[in-house]
Amino acid sequence: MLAFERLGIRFGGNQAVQDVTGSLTPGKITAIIGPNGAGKTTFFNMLSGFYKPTSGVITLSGQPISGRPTHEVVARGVARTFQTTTLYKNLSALENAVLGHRVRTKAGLLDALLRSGRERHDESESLKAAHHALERVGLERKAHVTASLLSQEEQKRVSIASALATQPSILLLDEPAGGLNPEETARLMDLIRQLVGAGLTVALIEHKMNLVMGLADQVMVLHHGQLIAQGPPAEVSRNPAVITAYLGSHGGGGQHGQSAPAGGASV
Ligand SMILES: Nc1ncnc2c1ncn2[C@@H]1O[C@H](COP(=O)(O)OP(=O)(O)OP(=O)(O)O)[C@@H](O)[C@H]1O
Repeated sequence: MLAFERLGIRFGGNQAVQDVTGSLTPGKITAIIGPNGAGKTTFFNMLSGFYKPTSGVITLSGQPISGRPTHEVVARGVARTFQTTTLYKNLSALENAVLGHRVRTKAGLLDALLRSGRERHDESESLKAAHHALERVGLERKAHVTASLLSQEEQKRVSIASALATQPSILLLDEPAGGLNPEETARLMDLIRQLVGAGLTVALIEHKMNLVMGLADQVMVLHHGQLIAQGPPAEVSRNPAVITAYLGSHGGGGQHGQSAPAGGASV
């Protein structure tokens, strides 16, 4: 289980995340929501080893991992995707997934591209993991298609495959449905449900509250870097602090034009 206690990070005078305590329930979907600038991506950056927390502790199965380098966090089973799709557009879906495996697990991209002796040795392992990951996201048939020729939804699936190629037990998805239309979003959510059904633990950052309502088992709400609510989606959306945070941030219009869930916050 991935847990965090009083987790925080400060950039100069800006306390971007402060005192966040909680955990990701194994085999469940946790959604992290909050107004723009609330600290969601920064929180993910700490969980995945991209940022070193300035306070608090992160543990994985009871072992502290706070501040460990990304490849070490990945090796322990935590992988992530990014808010903007970070694919190599001229490479195939398969090559992207292979790179996803190598870049996340080894010293870095340069190592992967220079194909050092160790890299060559690991090549077949990476390829196997990449094929399997593409299969899991339903893209095995398009393994050799150049990423730029894939639809937006397929590119999102490749990003997920790149993370899955590292064989994680915990997957962190930063706005997985960003830029997708409702049909594509629904299919991507089905994929996430399938992955969780197969045993994966997922945490995702999402702006579309209606999507979170139908998908997440647990919701964490960040506001000005602090955790102002957590619990089941229906409960969180009725929380007065959550409603106030969103109304204050968006003049009552809702995040990204999303309408309010029945009886709940306009988030
Ligand atoms: N590397 C950094 N250096 C300085 N400040 C940073 C850095 N990374 C994040 N921040 C600050 O942390 C705060 C939270 O930003 P973050 O991107 O995590 O919010 P968010 O909730 O993900 O926002 P959005 O919904 O717009 O993506 C912001 O004030 C941001 O400027």
